[in-house]
Amino acid sequence: MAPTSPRLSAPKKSTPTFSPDKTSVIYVLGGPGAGKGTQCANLVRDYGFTHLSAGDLLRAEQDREGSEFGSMIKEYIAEGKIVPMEVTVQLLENAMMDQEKGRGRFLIDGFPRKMDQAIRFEEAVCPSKFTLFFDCPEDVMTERLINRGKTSGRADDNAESIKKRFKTFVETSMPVVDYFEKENRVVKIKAVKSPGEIYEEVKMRMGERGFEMAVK
Ligand SMILES: Nc1ncnc2c1ncn2[C@@H]1O[C@H](COP(=O)(O)OP(=O)(O)O)[C@@H](O)[C@H]1O
Ligand SMILES: O=c1ccn([C@@H]2O[C@H](COP(=O)(O)OP(=O)(O)O)[C@@H](O)[C@H]2O)c(=O)[nH]1
Repeated sequence: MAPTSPRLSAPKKSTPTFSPDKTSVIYVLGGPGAGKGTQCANLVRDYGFTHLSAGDLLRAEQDREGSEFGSMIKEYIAEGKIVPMEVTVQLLENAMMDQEKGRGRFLIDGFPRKMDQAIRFEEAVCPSKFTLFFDCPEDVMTERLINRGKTSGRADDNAESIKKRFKTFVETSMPVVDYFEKENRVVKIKAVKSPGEIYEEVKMRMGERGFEMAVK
Protein backbone atom coordinates (compact mmCIF):
# COMPACT_ATOMS: atom_id res chain seq x y z
CA MET A 1 0.00 0.00 0.00
CA ALA A 2 1.33 3.45 -0.86
CA PRO A 3 2.29 5.50 2.18
CA THR A 4 -0.07 8.31 2.99
CA SER A 5 0.63 11.93 3.83
CA PRO A 6 1.12 12.78 7.46
CA ARG A 7 -2.27 12.93 9.15
CA LEU A 8 -2.13 16.56 10.02
CA SER A 9 -5.67 16.75 11.24
CA ALA A 10 -5.12 14.35 14.12
CA PRO A 11 -6.92 15.79 17.14
CA LYS A 12 -4.78 17.18 19.93
CA LYS A 13 -4.72 14.70 22.81
CA SER A 14 -4.29 15.23 26.50
CA THR A 15 -2.25 12.03 26.92
CA PRO A 16 0.66 10.99 24.71
CA THR A 17 0.16 8.22 22.14
CA PHE A 18 3.00 6.16 23.62
CA SER A 19 3.37 5.48 27.31
CA PRO A 20 6.87 6.29 28.59
CA ASP A 21 6.54 3.19 30.82
CA LYS A 22 6.60 0.99 27.74
CA THR A 23 8.41 3.12 25.19
CA SER A 24 11.86 4.66 25.53
CA VAL A 25 12.61 7.70 23.44
CA ILE A 26 16.07 9.24 23.38
CA TYR A 27 16.62 12.38 21.33
CA VAL A 28 19.95 12.72 19.53
CA LEU A 29 21.02 16.32 18.96
CA GLY A 30 24.13 18.15 17.81
CA GLY A 31 25.08 20.50 15.01
CA PRO A 32 25.02 19.42 11.38
CA GLY A 33 27.90 16.96 10.93
CA ALA A 34 28.45 16.42 14.66
CA GLY A 35 28.24 12.66 14.07
CA LYS A 36 24.68 11.93 15.19
CA GLY A 37 23.93 9.41 12.45
CA THR A 38 27.31 7.70 12.89
CA GLN A 39 26.77 7.13 16.62
CA CYS A 40 23.12 6.14 16.12
CA ALA A 41 24.27 3.31 13.84
CA ASN A 42 26.47 1.98 16.68
CA LEU A 43 23.61 2.20 19.18
CA VAL A 44 21.19 0.44 16.85
CA ARG A 45 23.65 -2.41 16.37
CA ASP A 46 24.40 -2.90 20.07
CA TYR A 47 21.29 -1.78 21.97
CA GLY A 48 18.40 -2.78 19.74
CA PHE A 49 17.10 0.75 19.17
CA THR A 50 14.92 1.71 16.25
CA HIS A 51 16.60 4.67 14.56
CA LEU A 52 14.32 7.41 13.29
CA SER A 53 16.11 10.31 11.63
CA ALA A 54 13.82 13.32 11.29
CA GLY A 55 15.91 14.53 8.33
CA ASP A 56 15.65 11.14 6.57
CA LEU A 57 11.89 11.04 7.12
CA LEU A 58 11.54 14.55 5.70
CA ARG A 59 13.69 13.70 2.67
CA ALA A 60 11.59 10.57 2.05
CA GLU A 61 8.39 12.61 2.29
CA GLN A 62 9.90 15.21 -0.04
CA ASP A 63 10.57 12.52 -2.66
CA ARG A 64 7.28 10.66 -2.20
CA GLU A 65 5.14 10.90 -5.28
CA GLY A 66 1.99 12.86 -4.59
CA SER A 67 3.20 14.40 -1.34
CA GLU A 68 1.53 17.73 -0.76
CA PHE A 69 4.55 18.82 1.31
CA GLY A 70 7.35 17.87 -1.12
CA SER A 71 8.22 21.27 -2.52
CA MET A 72 7.84 23.01 0.84
CA ILE A 73 10.22 20.52 2.52
CA LYS A 74 12.75 20.93 -0.29
CA GLU A 75 12.79 24.69 0.16
CA TYR A 76 13.18 24.52 3.94
CA ILE A 77 16.03 21.99 3.76
CA ALA A 78 17.97 23.98 1.16
CA GLU A 79 17.64 27.08 3.36
CA GLY A 80 18.59 25.15 6.51
CA LYS A 81 15.28 26.17 8.09
CA ILE A 82 13.10 24.02 10.34
CA VAL A 83 10.10 22.51 8.55
CA PRO A 84 6.81 23.40 10.32
CA MET A 85 6.55 21.06 13.26
CA GLU A 86 3.16 19.53 12.41
CA VAL A 87 4.73 17.74 9.45
CA THR A 88 7.79 16.40 11.28
CA VAL A 89 5.99 15.37 14.47
CA GLN A 90 3.38 13.50 12.43
CA LEU A 91 6.00 11.74 10.28
CA LEU A 92 7.77 10.60 13.46
CA GLU A 93 4.56 9.45 15.12
CA ASN A 94 3.57 7.51 12.00
CA ALA A 95 7.01 5.85 11.89
CA MET A 96 6.75 4.89 15.56
CA MET A 97 3.28 3.44 14.99
CA ASP A 98 4.71 1.31 12.20
CA GLN A 99 6.86 -0.41 14.80
CA GLU A 100 5.47 -2.74 17.42
CA LYS A 101 2.66 -0.64 18.81
CA GLY A 102 3.27 1.01 22.14
CA ARG A 103 6.58 -0.73 22.82
CA GLY A 104 10.15 -0.19 21.86
CA ARG A 105 13.29 1.84 22.12
CA PHE A 106 13.63 4.75 19.74
CA LEU A 107 16.55 6.99 18.90
CA ILE A 108 15.08 10.14 17.44
CA ASP A 109 17.94 11.68 15.51
CA GLY A 110 18.10 15.38 14.63
CA PHE A 111 14.93 16.24 16.54
CA PRO A 112 13.60 18.30 18.29
CA ARG A 113 15.36 21.24 16.67
CA LYS A 114 12.94 23.92 17.79
CA MET A 115 11.08 24.50 21.07
CA ASP A 116 7.60 24.10 19.57
CA GLN A 117 8.52 20.63 18.25
CA ALA A 118 9.90 19.59 21.63
CA ILE A 119 6.79 20.65 23.50
CA ARG A 120 4.37 19.10 21.00
CA PHE A 121 6.21 15.78 20.81
CA GLU A 122 6.58 15.43 24.59
CA GLU A 123 2.89 16.20 25.13
CA ALA A 124 1.28 14.37 22.23
CA VAL A 125 3.60 11.51 21.22
CA CYS A 126 5.97 10.38 23.97
CA PRO A 127 7.99 12.06 26.71
CA SER A 128 11.72 11.42 26.16
CA LYS A 129 14.06 9.78 28.64
CA PHE A 130 16.91 12.18 27.86
CA THR A 131 18.86 13.87 25.06
CA LEU A 132 22.24 12.71 23.79
CA PHE A 133 23.95 15.91 22.72
CA PHE A 134 27.05 15.73 20.54
CA ASP A 135 29.11 18.86 21.03
CA CYS A 136 31.44 19.72 18.16
CA PRO A 137 33.08 22.96 16.96
CA GLU A 138 31.92 24.44 13.65
CA ASP A 139 35.28 24.12 11.89
CA VAL A 140 35.32 20.36 12.55
CA MET A 141 31.69 19.96 11.45
CA THR A 142 32.30 22.01 8.30
CA GLU A 143 35.17 19.79 7.23
CA ARG A 144 33.10 16.64 7.83
CA LEU A 145 30.10 18.00 5.91
CA ILE A 146 32.15 19.12 2.92
CA ASN A 147 33.64 15.62 2.83
CA ARG A 148 30.23 13.98 3.25
CA GLY A 149 28.93 16.16 0.41
CA LYS A 150 31.27 14.43 -2.04
CA THR A 151 29.20 11.25 -1.78
CA SER A 152 25.98 11.99 0.18
CA GLY A 153 24.00 13.38 -2.73
CA ARG A 154 22.42 15.76 -0.22
CA ALA A 155 21.39 19.12 -1.63
CA ASP A 156 22.33 20.87 1.64
CA ASP A 157 25.90 19.56 2.04
CA ASN A 158 27.40 22.61 0.33
CA ALA A 159 29.17 25.64 1.80
CA GLU A 160 26.22 28.02 1.44
CA SER A 161 23.59 25.73 3.00
CA ILE A 162 26.03 24.64 5.72
CA LYS A 163 26.41 28.25 6.90
CA LYS A 164 22.63 28.64 7.09
CA ARG A 165 22.26 25.33 8.96
CA PHE A 166 24.83 26.45 11.57
CA LYS A 167 22.95 29.70 12.09
CA THR A 168 19.66 27.84 12.59
CA PHE A 169 21.37 25.43 14.94
CA VAL A 170 22.76 28.18 17.17
CA GLU A 171 19.66 30.38 17.15
CA THR A 172 16.85 27.82 17.12
CA SER A 173 18.11 24.39 18.18
CA MET A 174 20.53 25.22 21.01
CA PRO A 175 17.66 26.72 23.07
CA VAL A 176 16.08 23.22 23.04
CA VAL A 177 19.29 21.70 24.41
CA ASP A 178 19.49 24.46 27.03
CA TYR A 179 15.86 23.85 28.02
CA PHE A 180 16.40 20.12 28.60
CA GLU A 181 19.75 20.84 30.27
CA LYS A 182 17.96 22.91 32.93
CA GLU A 183 15.84 19.83 33.64
CA ASN A 184 19.01 17.72 33.93
CA ARG A 185 17.93 15.69 30.91
CA VAL A 186 20.98 16.14 28.68
CA VAL A 187 23.95 13.81 28.29
CA LYS A 188 26.61 15.97 26.68
CA ILE A 189 29.43 14.29 24.79
CA LYS A 190 32.44 15.95 23.15
CA ALA A 191 32.37 14.81 19.53
CA VAL A 192 35.80 15.75 18.19
CA LYS A 193 37.75 12.50 18.57
CA SER A 194 37.45 9.42 16.38
CA PRO A 195 34.06 7.70 16.05
CA GLY A 196 35.36 4.73 18.10
CA GLU A 197 36.59 6.89 20.96
CA ILE A 198 33.34 8.86 21.02
CA TYR A 199 31.32 5.65 21.08
CA GLU A 200 33.26 4.41 24.16
CA GLU A 201 32.04 7.51 26.00
CA VAL A 202 28.50 7.06 24.64
CA LYS A 203 28.36 3.50 26.01
CA MET A 204 29.60 4.62 29.41
CA ARG A 205 27.07 7.42 29.63
CA MET A 206 24.23 5.16 28.42
CA GLY A 207 25.12 2.76 31.23
CA GLU A 208 24.91 5.60 33.76
CA ARG A 209 21.36 6.22 32.56
CA GLY A 210 20.39 2.56 32.92
CA PHE A 211 20.72 1.44 29.30
CA GLU A 212 22.73 -1.75 28.84
CA MET A 213 23.80 -3.35 25.58
CA ALA A 214 21.31 -5.86 24.20
CA VAL A 215 24.06 -7.91 22.51
CA LYS A 216 27.61 -8.48 23.68
N1 LIG B 1 34.17 11.29 15.00
C1 LIG B 1 34.27 11.51 13.69
N2 LIG B 1 35.44 11.87 13.14
C2 LIG B 1 35.54 12.11 11.81
N3 LIG B 1 34.52 12.00 10.93
C3 LIG B 1 33.31 11.65 11.44
C4 LIG B 1 33.12 11.40 12.83
N4 LIG B 1 31.82 11.07 13.03
C5 LIG B 1 31.21 11.14 11.82
N5 LIG B 1 32.11 11.46 10.86
C6 LIG B 1 31.85 11.69 9.43
O1 LIG B 1 31.38 13.03 9.34
C7 LIG B 1 30.23 13.12 8.50
C8 LIG B 1 29.03 13.59 9.31
O2 LIG B 1 28.66 12.56 10.23
P1 LIG B 1 27.13 12.18 10.44
O3 LIG B 1 27.09 11.03 11.41
O4 LIG B 1 26.46 12.01 9.12
O5 LIG B 1 26.63 13.53 11.17
P2 LIG B 1 25.20 14.13 11.49
O6 LIG B 1 24.22 12.98 11.47
O7 LIG B 1 25.35 14.73 12.86
O8 LIG B 1 24.95 15.16 10.46
C9 LIG B 1 30.05 11.74 7.89
O9 LIG B 1 30.68 11.71 6.64
C10 LIG B 1 30.75 10.80 8.89
O10 LIG B 1 31.28 9.65 8.26
O1 LIG C 1 13.18 18.15 12.96
C1 LIG C 1 13.73 18.48 11.90
C2 LIG C 1 14.89 17.84 11.42
C3 LIG C 1 15.45 18.27 10.23
N1 LIG C 1 14.88 19.27 9.53
C4 LIG C 1 15.45 19.73 8.24
O2 LIG C 1 16.30 18.75 7.69
C5 LIG C 1 17.61 19.28 7.49
C6 LIG C 1 18.65 18.19 7.60
O3 LIG C 1 18.62 17.60 8.88
P1 LIG C 1 19.44 16.27 9.21
O4 LIG C 1 19.22 15.94 10.65
O5 LIG C 1 19.14 15.22 8.21
O6 LIG C 1 20.97 16.66 8.96
P2 LIG C 1 22.10 17.47 9.74
O7 LIG C 1 21.83 18.91 9.43
O8 LIG C 1 22.03 17.21 11.20
O9 LIG C 1 23.37 16.99 9.12
C7 LIG C 1 17.70 20.44 8.48
O10 LIG C 1 18.68 21.40 8.13
C8 LIG C 1 16.28 21.00 8.41
O11 LIG C 1 16.09 21.81 7.27
C9 LIG C 1 13.75 19.90 10.00
O12 LIG C 1 13.23 20.82 9.37
N2 LIG C 1 13.19 19.48 11.16
